[in-house]
Amino acid sequence: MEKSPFHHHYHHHHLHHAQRLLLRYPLPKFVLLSLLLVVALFFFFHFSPLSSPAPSGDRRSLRSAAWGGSLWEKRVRSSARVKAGRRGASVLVTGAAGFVGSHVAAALKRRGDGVLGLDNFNDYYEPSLKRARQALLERAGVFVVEGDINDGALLRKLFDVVPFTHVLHLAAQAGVRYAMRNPSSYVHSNVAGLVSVLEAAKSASPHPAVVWASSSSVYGLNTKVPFSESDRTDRPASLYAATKKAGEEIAHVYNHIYGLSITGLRFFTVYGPWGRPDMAYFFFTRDILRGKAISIFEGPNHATVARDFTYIDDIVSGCLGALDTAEKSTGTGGKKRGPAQLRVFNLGNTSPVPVSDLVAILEKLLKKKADRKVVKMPRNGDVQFTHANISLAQRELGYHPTTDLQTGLKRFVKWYLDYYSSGGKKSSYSL
Ligand SMILES: O=C(O)[C@H]1O[C@H](OP(=O)(O)OP(=O)(O)OC[C@H]2O[C@@H](n3ccc(=O)[nH]c3=O)[C@H](O)[C@@H]2O)[C@H](O)[C@@H](O)[C@@H]1O
Repeated sequence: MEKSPFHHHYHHHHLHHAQRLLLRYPLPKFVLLSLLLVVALFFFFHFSPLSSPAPSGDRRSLRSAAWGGSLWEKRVRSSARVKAGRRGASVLVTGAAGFVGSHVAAALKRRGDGVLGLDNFNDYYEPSLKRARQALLERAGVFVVEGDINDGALLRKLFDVVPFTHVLHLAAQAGVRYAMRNPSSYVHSNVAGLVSVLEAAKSASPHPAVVWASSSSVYGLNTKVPFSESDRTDRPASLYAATKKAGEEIAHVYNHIYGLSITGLRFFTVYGPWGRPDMAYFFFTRDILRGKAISIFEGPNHATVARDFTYIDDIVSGCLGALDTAEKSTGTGGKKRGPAQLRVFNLGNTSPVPVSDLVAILEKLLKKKADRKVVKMPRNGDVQFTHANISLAQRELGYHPTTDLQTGLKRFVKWYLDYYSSGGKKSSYSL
């Protein structure tokens, strides 16, 4: 609606009237003072680290945690300290209470590196499992700070307290099919969160080298197998895959502008003890034991759906290889000093297994028949098969996966029975 000249005039007139009133009757002193107090209180609560800002759009991350203080800083420092007499790395591991994060954090600590964990403990899957992993890490001397990667103030603080040599960025919204139900959580964690981590890394002095988790899903609808790093990745089949692909482009930008050394790892369906309950091998196990039907997807014309399942210990060795071969970032404090390393690697197993074979192995290990329902693969993000060419990682990272699905699932089932027989609280299995 257009404003009439009359309308404008009316407003103008009122403003003058108010100003005149204010001049004639100044506000009493106590009103002014209480106004000031309200403003001061607002600023205090809004910007105080005690109420870390709620990240937008994701209700699951709204819980805030207190951080800061000299005791807290002491814990951070001591967790990130390299073992005496060793020339190791000091690594910030995001997603440290997650499946891959907890395993790599434990492995780094075992060999004497300094490790600090960060995790927001969201409830995408049972937080008690994340707490159990955290408890194991704490026992091993790894402090996991509770906070969100989108909390820039927290990240700045961590880099202020510790001059991390590396960031292993594994915090993400995982899962291919869930992206249709909660799309914004993928943008929040995998795009905004990644940018937040890279911003913190490029503002730190010196810049750390960054290794982060991309995904086999970036190969999308490709049909040429095995998948090589040089293959096209512009046909994602899920929003999850699209956010991981976006991450790879974002990595290019930060490498180009700031000289950050960045390595992306395309994980292929990682499984094993302490795994993720949202993944098929995990909930198939649960459902078989409970006598609940499981859906086994098949492609058009009854084509098999297969995955290049990769065992967690092999992935851990790939992550360590990536960290150990990562060159230093060239810049410092946001300034580039020269070109820096930018890499991407497949971390797979190179032997795809049909989902129906996965179920057969589980049936044998659990000594129980599954109630199988074969269903057409819904068009909700899944691709028909994955198969990694790992020659690049073999050559550059010394990556040699050694665990076949049978062996890996045996260890998973052992852990599963042990963990859930204790009511899902503890397990004699270490990370
Ligand atoms: O490789 C990766 O990068 C991705 O691997 C997995 O994704 P996905 O391979 O789909 O793993 P699952 O969800 O465990 O599915 C495994 C297989 O079981 C099939 N499936 C899944 C669910 C189901 O009910 N029935 C079924 O047959 C899927 O189609 C798939 O072939 C992870 O969940 C992703 O987070 C990860 O990024």
